[in-house]
Amino acid sequence: MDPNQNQQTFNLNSNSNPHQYVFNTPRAPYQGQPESSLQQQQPLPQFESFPQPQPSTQSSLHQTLQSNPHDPYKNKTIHNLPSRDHVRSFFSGNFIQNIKHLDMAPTSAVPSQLNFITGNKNKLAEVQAILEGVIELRNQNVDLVEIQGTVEEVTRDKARRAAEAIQGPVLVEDTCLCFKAMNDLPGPYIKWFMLALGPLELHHMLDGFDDKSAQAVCTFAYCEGPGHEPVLFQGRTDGKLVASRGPTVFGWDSCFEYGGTGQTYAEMEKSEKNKISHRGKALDKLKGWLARRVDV
Ligand SMILES: O=c1nc[nH]c2c1ncn2[C@H]1C[C@H](O)[C@@H](COP(=O)(O)OP(=O)(O)OP(=O)(O)O)O1
Ligand SMILES: [Mg+2]
Repeated sequence: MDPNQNQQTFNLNSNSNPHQYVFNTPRAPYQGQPESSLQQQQPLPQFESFPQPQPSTQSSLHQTLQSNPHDPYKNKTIHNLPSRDHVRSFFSGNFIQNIKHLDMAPTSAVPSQLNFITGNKNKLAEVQAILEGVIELRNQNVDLVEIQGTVEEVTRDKARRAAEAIQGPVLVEDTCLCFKAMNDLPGPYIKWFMLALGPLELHHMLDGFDDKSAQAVCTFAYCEGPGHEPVLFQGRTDGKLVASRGPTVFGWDSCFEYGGTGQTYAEMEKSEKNKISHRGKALDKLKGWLARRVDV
């Protein structure tokens, strides 16, 4: 195993504590990164050190992110955003058809232990809680490049890179936040807006728009190994972008008001969020698929 890679094993059949990741709430105005690397075992020092957002061009923001020594994404590349027409075509009906088309059996059974490749400990905790008892999940934090494209393309590419990196079967996930008033942007690029604005300022993105509707989209990809076509599973949850309410522990949870209850994700119990969330819905599909294929 690569000694530079951090590996942690979580036996989901044991009584593992889904609340083992405890974070300090960043001070206002936002001074932290939205997510920290799993390689950090201690409370998050980088919450103190991420530079204040400046009025900046995309390229100077990029430079700021690249030069932050604590930024887990600093080796990744930001490309120019796609055109509006290009974005519309990403989220057209073909998108779902492609996903259905891709949901076909891999050539061999899924192993009973699965490598979930993510650098986001909050994602990991949710996936761990939702898949408990279904499959034993291992986590590796591999610094994967994320390409520009549709969520489908980004997730599929992420899965291929992860399978190459660990030379074996992998599960990856990509999360989007889509604003109707912006024709579904920022979508897969939400991470960069979170880095620039933080949860306390994110809602200003829709200042000047009457329509605050937002959709959270989660896409998992399972890839059997290098050279294999990833299989995708997607969940979507409708809501609204609102001024932050509740703990600012996980990404934009405090800015996303779930349409069903009027609460932000951050105001909901974790177990309640997982029942209705974009991630919960995607994992329901993955669970059904795994149940038929897990190698016992
Ligand atoms: O349920 C969620 N509730 C609130 N915020 C969330 C959620 N899920 C992801 N997020 C944030 C994290 C990141 O700012 C962006 C997705 O970016 P995304 O590339 O998928 O995640 P990431 O880079 O943190 O981890 P990974 O190593 O799995 O790619 O939205
Ligand atoms: Mg990512």
